[in-house]
Amino acid sequence: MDLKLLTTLRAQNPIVLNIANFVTVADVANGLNALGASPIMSAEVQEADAMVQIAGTVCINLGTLTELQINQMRVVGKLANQAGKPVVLDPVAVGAIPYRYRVARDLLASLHVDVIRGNAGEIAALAGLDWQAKGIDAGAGHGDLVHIAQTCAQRFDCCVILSGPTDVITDGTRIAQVHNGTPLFQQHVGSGDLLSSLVAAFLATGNDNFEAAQTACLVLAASGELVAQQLTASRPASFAVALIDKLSLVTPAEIETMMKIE
Ligand SMILES: Nc1ncnc2c1ncn2[C@@H]1O[C@H](COP(=O)(O)OP(=O)(O)OP(=O)(O)O)[C@@H](O)[C@H]1O
Ligand SMILES: Cc1ncsc1CCO
Ligand SMILES: [Mg+2]
Repeated sequence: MDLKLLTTLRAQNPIVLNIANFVTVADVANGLNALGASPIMSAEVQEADAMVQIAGTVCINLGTLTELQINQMRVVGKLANQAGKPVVLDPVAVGAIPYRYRVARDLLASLHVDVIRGNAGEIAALAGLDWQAKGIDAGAGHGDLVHIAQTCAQRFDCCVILSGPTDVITDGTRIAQVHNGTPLFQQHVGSGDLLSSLVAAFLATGNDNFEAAQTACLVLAASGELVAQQLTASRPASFAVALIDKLSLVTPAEIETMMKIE
């Protein structure tokens, strides 16, 4: 974890290309912008080449996929691989919907993904391990989250973030856990989508993927925790608004005093 990456990111203002879902697209764009990145969303394969050229990194979110979009994801992912631009995959609901699982496996077979970010239900499915996922949510399962994340990372030769009350980050060998956060994240749909795109923003700093992924998890979880401490009414909508404000204000020094990372 390296909080200097937050300062680097803000100085760099990297363009993050998102194939987003239509539920949370505006939250993701505003969250990226608030943090200090420059979001761009695209749904058209004809512009894939130009988009990848201007982008620093790419985030592919399976949230509301269509056949047309899956083709765009494959083209954008391959172009990003060729150009050496890091790719993040958010495998929304692959633990609950077999079609999505097959799409994710096909994408992972045809392109290299640098970071997969999902909840326990999604990462367990990709790891080939048993879990009871529920729609877009992690659902109910039992298992060693570190083992699940590591199995997934080794299977796809990439970095994995298994998010939840504790975020587990691993490159298959190294392991970090971020204990910061607030249950309010779960009450606002799209917290995970935002995390995936913030990971892409941190990857643009050119740092080691494992370090960048950890730093992204810490910055979001700590920002949410700070907001939760200050809210008079702990409600999901006020949390979401205050979180975007906090992402624009939070400093490395502030996070350093409260980080719970191992
Ligand atoms: N109970 C909790 N306590 C603290 N932090 C949490 C909790 N649940 C989730 N988080 C945080 O919320 C963020 C999103 O993670 P989560 O696992 O909920 O994603 P997700 O299930 O993909 O969400 P969504 O589908 O709504 O986008 C992470 O930063 C994580 O640390
Ligand atoms: C609710 C929902 N449905 C598909 S994507 C999405 C947003 C969370 O990823
Ligand atoms: Mg999600």
